[in-house]
Amino acid sequence: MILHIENAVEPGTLDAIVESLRNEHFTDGIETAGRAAKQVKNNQQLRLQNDKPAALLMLLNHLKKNPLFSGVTFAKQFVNVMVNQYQTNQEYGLHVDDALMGHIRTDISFTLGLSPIDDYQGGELVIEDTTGERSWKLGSGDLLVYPSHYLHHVNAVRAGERLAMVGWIQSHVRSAEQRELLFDLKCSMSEELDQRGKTHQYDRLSKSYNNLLRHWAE
Ligand SMILES: O=C(O)CCC(=O)C(=O)O
Ligand SMILES: [Fe+2]
Repeated sequence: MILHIENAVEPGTLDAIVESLRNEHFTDGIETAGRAAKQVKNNQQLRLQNDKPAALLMLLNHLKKNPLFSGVTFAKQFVNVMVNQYQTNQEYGLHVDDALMGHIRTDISFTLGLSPIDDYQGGELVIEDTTGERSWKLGSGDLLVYPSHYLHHVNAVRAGERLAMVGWIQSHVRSAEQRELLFDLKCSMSEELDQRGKTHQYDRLSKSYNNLLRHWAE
C-alpha cells in the first residue's frame, strides 16, 4: 500500500525547521549510494548522525506524532533519515532502496516534501509496479509512505529547488500485505466508533485487529 498524507507536519512548525536546515552543510548524495545507484544519483544530502543536525531530529519527531503515519508503518525503528536537495537539472534515476542499512532491514520508505509545490518544476517521485508508473509531486508537508520493495526514481528538477526529508523504517510487521490488512481493520474500527460508538461490532473488530497484530508483530 502506498499512502499519500497531506499536511503530515503542521505548516508553522515545518517552515521554522526548514529555515534552520538552510544553515546546514549538505554533501554529495553519491556518498551513500550503492555501486549501481551511484550512476543515477545526482543530488545533495544532509544525514542524521549522532542526533545532529538537531533540526532534522526535530522534524522526525514531529512526523512521528502523525497518527496516520504511525497507523500505517508500525515503526519498530527508523533505520536512516536524511534531507535530500535537488537543484535545477538534478535527479535520482531508477533504483531500489537497499534492503539492509547498517545491518537493519528496511521495510518502508518515505518522503516528506519540504519545498512549496510552486517553488520547483519537475521533481516528481515516481514509483513503478507491475502495472506501470505512478507519480507524485510533493508540496511542503506532503508525505508519501511506500513499501521499500518498489523500483522508483525522482524526475529531474527543471527549475527551482526541491528539498525533501527521506527515511527508511523497520516495521514491527514485515509484510506489506499484513500491514495493509491491519490498516483497513483500524480504519473500520475508527468508523464504527465514530458513527455508532463502542458497539459489539467494534469490540469484535478490535479483538481481530489486536490478535492479528499479536500474531504478526516481531
Ligand atoms: O527524494 C525522494 O523523494 C526520494 C529519494 C530516494 O529515492 C532515495 O533517497 O533513495
Ligand atoms: Fe530511493
